[in-house]
Amino acid sequence: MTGFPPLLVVAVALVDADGRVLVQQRPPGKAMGGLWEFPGGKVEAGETPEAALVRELEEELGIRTHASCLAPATFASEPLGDRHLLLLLYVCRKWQGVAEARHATALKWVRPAQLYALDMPPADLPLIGLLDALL
Ligand SMILES: Nc1nc2c([nH]c(=O)n2[C@H]2C[C@H](O)[C@@H](COP(=O)(O)OP(=O)(O)OP(=O)(O)O)O2)c(=O)[nH]1
Repeated sequence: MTGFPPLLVVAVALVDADGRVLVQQRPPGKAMGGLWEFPGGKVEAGETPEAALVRELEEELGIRTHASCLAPATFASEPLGDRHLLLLLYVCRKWQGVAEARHATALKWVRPAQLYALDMPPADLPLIGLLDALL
């Protein structure tokens, strides 16, 4: 059956002391290469969504945080190829370390209102308005 089981992906709006949000650019050659996305990735079998996000942040950015620092914000539900994507978006304001692009082509810190002008995956577009209002 199309869309089942859904592809469960967790992502996070890391918010710095100035209220800016971190986005990372997907490498060329990957699906949706060149688009800007929130850090995160697929939830693996046996993982909680929060544990997956803590793991992805360490792997992708070299920063450390804790499940208790991840506040659920909103989600997206979108077709993605032959799957159906459920993207859980968290907000995080507390972490240790300085984010560096270990997997992404580039990182940038942007004001929520600047997200509208970025090329982002289709699932992310409905998330921007909420972040803009929330942050
Ligand atoms: N991290 C992240 N992924 C997103 C966003 N929006 C969106 O559609 N996605 C999609 C892209 C991917 O299909 C999936 C995330 O999985 P992933 O980053 O672990 O996997 P990937 O496709 O980049 O690469 P791979 O690890 O499977 O090789 O969710 C977003 O804002 N952040």
